[in-house]
Amino acid sequence: MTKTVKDYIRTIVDFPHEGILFRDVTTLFADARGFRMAIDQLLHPYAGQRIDKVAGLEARGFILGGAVAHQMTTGFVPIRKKGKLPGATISQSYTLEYGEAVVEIHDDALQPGEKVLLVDDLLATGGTAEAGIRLIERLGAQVIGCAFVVDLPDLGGRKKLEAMGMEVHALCSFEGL
Ligand SMILES: O=P(O)(O)OC[C@H]1O[C@H](OP(=O)(O)OP(=O)(O)O)[C@H](O)[C@@H]1O
Ligand SMILES: Nc1ncnc2[nH]cnc12
Repeated sequence: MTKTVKDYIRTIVDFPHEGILFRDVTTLFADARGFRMAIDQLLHPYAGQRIDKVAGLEARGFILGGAVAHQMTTGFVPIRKKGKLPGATISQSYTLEYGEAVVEIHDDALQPGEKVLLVDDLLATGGTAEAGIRLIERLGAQVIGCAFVVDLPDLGGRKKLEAMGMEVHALCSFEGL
């Protein structure tokens, strides 16, 4: 039977903490057919739409977003963890399971009115994606969609992003944490 994107994703039990089923996309990325299928499916809903830039969330969103941007012939903009970008940045904090984290974008990475596709490997609580959306919007650009390989619907990220008016596209989902 033909393998789907989901079939290429490996689950690691108890990583990084006991009780977590870690959905590992490195096995998808490592397979030529699987990786191409994932990139093709990520950009499929946006065919014919104007997209000026793809923004990727550190770290696995860089691998996917770079390939999507290349295929769409757009620029790529990284959204990084605090302290990694060399130029002038704006910052956005977000809530993690324990405590807070901060992501940043270069303050000249997007122009007002540009249409941006946000890409990451996985949507869990939606905290990381929400912070990315806020950064893009604070630069005056518009998020036209949020594309993920994996959705973990029980963690509520899709509901959170849809409540913000976002269009969410995920290639597969896993029940549970
Ligand atoms: O929806 P959320 O609850 O915010 O979780 C999703 C985020 O968590 C993972 O990244 P992680 O923070 O582990 O960073 P990494 O990619 O740098 O390892 C994943 O790649 C997403 O970016
Ligand atoms: N279960 C999970 N697998 C992989 N990345 C994650 N990020 C948050 N939850 C995750």
